Formats: sequence, C-alpha cells, structure tokens
Amino acid sequence: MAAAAYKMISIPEAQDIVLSHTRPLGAVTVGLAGVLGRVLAEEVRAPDSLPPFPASIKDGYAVVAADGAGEFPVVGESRAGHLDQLPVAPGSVAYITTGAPVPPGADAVVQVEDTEKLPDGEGGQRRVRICKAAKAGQDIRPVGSDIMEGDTVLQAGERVGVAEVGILATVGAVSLRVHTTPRVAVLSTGDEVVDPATSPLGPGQIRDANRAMLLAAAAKAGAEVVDMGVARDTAGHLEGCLAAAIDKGVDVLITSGGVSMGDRDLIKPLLERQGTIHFGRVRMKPGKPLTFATLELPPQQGGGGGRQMLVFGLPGNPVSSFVCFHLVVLPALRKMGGWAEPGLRRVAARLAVDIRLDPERPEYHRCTLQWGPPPPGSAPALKAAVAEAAAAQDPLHAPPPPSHAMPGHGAGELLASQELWAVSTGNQISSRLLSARSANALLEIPCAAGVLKAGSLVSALLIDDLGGMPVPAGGVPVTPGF
Ligand SMILES: Nc1nc2c(c(=O)[nH]1)N[C@H]1C(S)=C(S)[C@@H](COP(=O)(O)OP(=O)(O)OC[C@H]3O[C@@H](n4cnc5c(N)ncnc54)[C@H](O)[C@@H]3O)O[C@H]1N2
Ligand code: MOO
Repeated sequence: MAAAAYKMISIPEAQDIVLSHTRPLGAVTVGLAGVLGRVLAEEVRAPDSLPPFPASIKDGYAVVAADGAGEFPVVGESRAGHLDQLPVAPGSVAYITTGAPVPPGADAVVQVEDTEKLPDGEGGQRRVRICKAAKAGQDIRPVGSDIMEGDTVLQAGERVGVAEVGILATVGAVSLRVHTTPRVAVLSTGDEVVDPATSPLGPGQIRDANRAMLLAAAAKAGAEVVDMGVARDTAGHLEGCLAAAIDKGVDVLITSGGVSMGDRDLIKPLLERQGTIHFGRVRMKPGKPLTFATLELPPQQGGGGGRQMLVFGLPGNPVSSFVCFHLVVLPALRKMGGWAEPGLRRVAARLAVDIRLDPERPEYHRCTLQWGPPPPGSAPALKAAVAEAAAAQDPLHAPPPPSHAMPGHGAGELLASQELWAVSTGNQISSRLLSARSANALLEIPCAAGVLKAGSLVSALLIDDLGGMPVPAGGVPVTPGF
C-alpha cells in the first residue's frame, strides 16, 4: 500500500488500537532488592500484627494509670528487643524504652520528662517520682494498631515505590510475584545516520540521536533494552535487522525513520510483508507518519505457543520520535508491565505565553510545568489576554481567576495565588530536540486557526515527575503558620 493510502486516524484511536493489541506479560518472582518500580502480580497480606505486642511510644515508665502521680519503686525494666519483664503491680512502675513491650499489669507510659529520679530506697530499690497522672492507654501503641494480622497491605496491580519496599519488608514479604517487564529493541534507520561517536561528520551525515534517546526512554520505563544499531536504507538490510530483533525474542521493536513518503521510506512496505499494519498515519503534530504493526511469530526454541511482537515505526525527526514514544509506546510498555491505568496523567495548566495554533493537526507542545506566580516574561502577554478574553467571552481563552492579581499581603493569599504554569520550550519544529529539553509535559493544543492566548487553561500530559520542576525566583510561600 502506498504510504498516503493509510487512513489518517486520531491519536485517541491510535492509543486504543495499540492497547487493544497489548497484553500484560506473565509474572516472575523477585526478591525484595529487585522489586522497586515493579507492579505486583499478587496481593500481599500481613502474617502478623504490628506492633506484635503493646509497645511504648516514649522512653519513660510503664505505670498503672489508676495509681496517679506520686513516688513509686521501679520494679523492673522493659527494653526494646528484650522480653524479660516482671509484671507491674499497682503501686509500682517499670522503666521502659521506646518500642519496648509494655509489661503485664501496666496500662500507660509516662514520658521521662514528666518524672524525677529519687534516691534509691531500702536494699538499693530504685525509686521515681511520677509528676503527672497518666490516662489509661497513654503513649502505648496497641497490638495491630499500625498493621493488623491478615490485613492486605498492598494490592495486586500496585506499583512498588520506596515506601512500598519498606512495607513489604515490614510484613516479611521477601519473595514477590511481579509482572515481567517487556524486552524492547531499538533500531535507527537511514543512510545519513551515523554513530554518536563520529567526529568530524562526513558529507550529509548526522549523528544518531534517536537510538540513545529511545533506549533511555524504554529503560526509564523499566524495560530491558536491546540496541539493534542503525539499518541502511535498503530493503535487504532492514529485513536482516528485523530478523535479528525477532531472533532476540523481544516483545517490542521500536524503529525510527523511514516511515514517511520518500522512495527510501521502507519501513511500512517491510511491515506489510511481514505482519499487519494497524495504522500508518495519525493526525498529530509532530508524528504524523507514526506506524504500528504486529507480527505473529512461531514459538521460540523450547517455548510454548506462538508469540506476538509489537512494532512501532516512529518518524525520524527526533522530536517526533520523542513525542510518539510517550504517547503510544510508553502506555503499551506500562500495560505489558502490569499497569492498570497505563496512559499519561493529565493535569491543567495556564499558558505563560501565546501559542500559534495549527489549523491542520492538534499539537503536542513541549513545555516545562512549574508552580508559582506567573513566570517572568509572561505578565504583559497575560494582561492583554485577560482583557481580550473578557471582551470575547470565549471559554477557550477564558481569563485567569482573580487570584492572578498578585496580592501584596497575607501569606495565605500569596499561597492561593500560585498556579501551575506551562512555560514553552521555544521553537517547536520537529527536528529541534532542544524543544524537548527539560520538558515535563506535552500540552494538548487544539487544531484551530489563530492564537491561543497566554493565560488560557490547557490540558497537559505528564511525561516526567514534577519533583524536579523549576523553582520560581523567591520560591513558593509555605502554609501560613508553618
Ligand atoms: N511528502 C511528504 N514528506 C514528508 C511528510 C509527508 O506527509 N509528506 N511527512 C513529514 C513528517 S511529518 C515527518 S515527521 C517526516 C518523517 O519522516 P521519516 O520517518 O520517513 O524520517 P526520515 O525521513 O528518515 O527522517 C526525517 C528527519 O529525521 C532525521 N533523522 C532520522 N533518523 C534520525 C536519528 N536516528 N537521529 C537523528 N535524526 C534522525 C533525518 O535525517 C531527517 O532529517 O517526514 C516528513 N516528510
Ligand atoms: O509530524 Mo512530523 O513529526 O511534523 O515532524
């Protein structure tokens, strides 16, 4: 089929098609040290309670609350990790450390700050003054108050982060069933594309940016990556590279370049011969020639039934590859790895500058989201936008709320005036990879004529976490009174 003959579909359609051909991979068993970032394939229950015994919250004295304040003999001690404790009878107390079991008979703990050591009594008996009467249960964590025996502490399908590793260790879950992460091969194509180490460049050559970038993106997504090098623009060499990827037994092949309309754009014809192309053109900017195919393959040696390989033919322009990876490949990798909600997360943000709209394709504008007051350089454009939008009463160009008028007083008001701002990364041409530098979101810019004004509220798809976003000059105010 000629490349132009592929029906142009929307990006949501493309995403649905990809996910409908993607299945979560099976499960493997990993140890605690290998579980970070994986998705659990089983629920995890607590085999015992935490604390397993009534535990002291303070260093102090275990007392009988009904005894109230007064002078008492210290009849024993309970230290964390030791169980050799005497019962505490009314009229006596025991020394206790934080986390230690409360001895039988005691029903409260009085912190050491509310006591006073007294001279030893007859026979060297230790004595203490309890200065403040305790309430029953004071400074004691009852059995199971953090985790009750039998509680489900993590669900199947949950991703394991740092806290979850600690939770797993707490409940003694040291061997876990987790979803397998996909194996992903990355292949660049193009006679002009040479290794990044090449210097000086020969006539017509460019360094291969896509392979290193896509390998990094797949690795960041948790995939096991395989570098397939660069394919020349010949049907024979490309076919050999595809065969090599199949031999490696990868779940996914990502290619870049050679999917558009030129007479050396050979990826689509190759995939037509070897598998099924599900789409070959998508109404999006950048990334129009994005191609997706599946290959049905015989089982690998020693394997069971046949297997499937997903092939993503990303456009060669580096930014197109970058954007297409995040929009369609990443959700597929996530679904294979067990994510229940594999799509990019969407937030709302205000445009810091005007954006010229594209009348033919919706655009994924790279931006850096940052929290704070209007970023430097945006204010004059914003003022004009607010006035214009108010005049036009256009919901797309709705004015920012009154909180934008930065109040000069009151920490609470100042905090309330902060917002999530979308700062453009500049010229968005799909060859300019610097337009993806420091980008943590893709703005969803509608296909229309004209300009989307600064101050407009837009949806943004997160492609990085926001923990590293730029800090505005002067920082962000904190909770009043904090
Ligand atoms: N007649 C038409 N021409 C083009 C159309 C169209 O609809 N009609 N679409 C344009 C769009 S949109 C895109 S995007 C590009 C994509 O083309 P290809 O996927 O075939 O990519 P190439 O032609 O191989 O390369 C495009 C560009 O990117 C550079 N490149 C390629 N690989 C790498 C790499 N690994 N690292 C860095 N840079 C790379 C390559 O040198 C080209 O400059 O097609 C338009 N054309
Ligand atoms: O869609 Mo292409 O990806 O503009 O550059």
